[in-house]
Amino acid sequence: MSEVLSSTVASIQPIDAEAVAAAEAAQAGLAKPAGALGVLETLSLQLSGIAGTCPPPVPVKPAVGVFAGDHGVLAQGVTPWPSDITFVMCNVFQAGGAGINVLARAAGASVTVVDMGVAGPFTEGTGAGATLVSKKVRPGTSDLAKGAAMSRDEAVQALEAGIAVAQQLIDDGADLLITGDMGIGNTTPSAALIAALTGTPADVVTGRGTGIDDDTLALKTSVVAGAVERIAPDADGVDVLAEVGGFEHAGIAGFVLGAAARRVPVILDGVIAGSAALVAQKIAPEVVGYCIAGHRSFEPGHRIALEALGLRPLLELDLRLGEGTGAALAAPIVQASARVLTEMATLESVMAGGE
Ligand SMILES: Cc1cc2ncn([C@H]3O[C@H](COP(=O)(O)O)[C@@H](O)[C@H]3O)c2cc1C
Ligand SMILES: O=C(O)c1cccnc1
Repeated sequence: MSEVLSSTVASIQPIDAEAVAAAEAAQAGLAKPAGALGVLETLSLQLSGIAGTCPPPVPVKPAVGVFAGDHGVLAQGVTPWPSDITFVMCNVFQAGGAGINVLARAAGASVTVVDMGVAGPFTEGTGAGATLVSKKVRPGTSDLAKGAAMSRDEAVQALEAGIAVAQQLIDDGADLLITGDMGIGNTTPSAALIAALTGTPADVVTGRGTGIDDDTLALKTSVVAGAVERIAPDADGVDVLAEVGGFEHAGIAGFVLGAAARRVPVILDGVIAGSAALVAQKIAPEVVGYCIAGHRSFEPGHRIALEALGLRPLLELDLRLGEGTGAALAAPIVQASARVLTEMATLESVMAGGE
């Protein structure tokens, strides 16, 4: 493991148990029946533990990182879409017309698109909808049906790029990170990562992605099963990522590790983020304390990933777009949970006729 990755992993601490206990006590004293704000209460405990203080600061500057990459496994016919769409969508993100632009605007979040390995001629710059930055490792992974998707060095480079993006956004004032992805074909490596890291059969975790017929689903499932078979039982997180992952998965895993190292909460999007979070968990188990599952997508592997992470999704709306859309939708819920601890009157003051 190289220096940036190992020092980032070393600085990830468990969330602060004392701050969690203080938030639990504070919640118990608010002007409501115990537990009446449900998951908002548990979220506020988590935010307190992440910040190491109660009440936690209310996140005011959410930032979406959309990690983009292309996939050699398209040669197998696992998706009906051509890889050009990855590049085309990155330009749409920059112009502001994509699903994530709309939902990020609704959440007051900035959008940064990171080229991790897009095949097209990606250029850096800022548009009306997003800032594009290049961390290109290579213009697309190798075909994971035939061998490792990337080398171990490339996987580390991509993880470190994700860490750098998280650090830069936090240095620029972001206090709530949101994961996003763009990469035609990326539900195939996502399924493979989930199968490999949870020990679940390929046919349980492989789904229809952007929408494929039964024959293509059978082919995709066999590609996933074959790739997972190559993974040695003692493989570490970087090995698994290199064998069957994608450059955007690596970027997201690094982004999550980078957020945790700086004690900033990170909202995970759909199945791509779920599979990347499993990689991050394998590398640094405490990282999960900093993760919030924004939603559960329609893709079957996402349920398995969230169960293995022990995360309960905030929303379940049958979304299956990716880009960070479901995570951005959940950002106001995360902000609201911190506001409750900060702004709600106590039962004691209400009973005394105050506030
Ligand atoms: C126009 C378009 C916009 C998208 N935005 C996100 N995805 C999502 O779908 C792709 C994964 O599905 P599969 O593995 O089936 O190819 C990824 O690019 C993901 O980000 C899109 C897909 C399309 C076609
Ligand atoms: O779970 C997701 O976010 C997802 C599902 C299908 C295609 N793209 C993304």
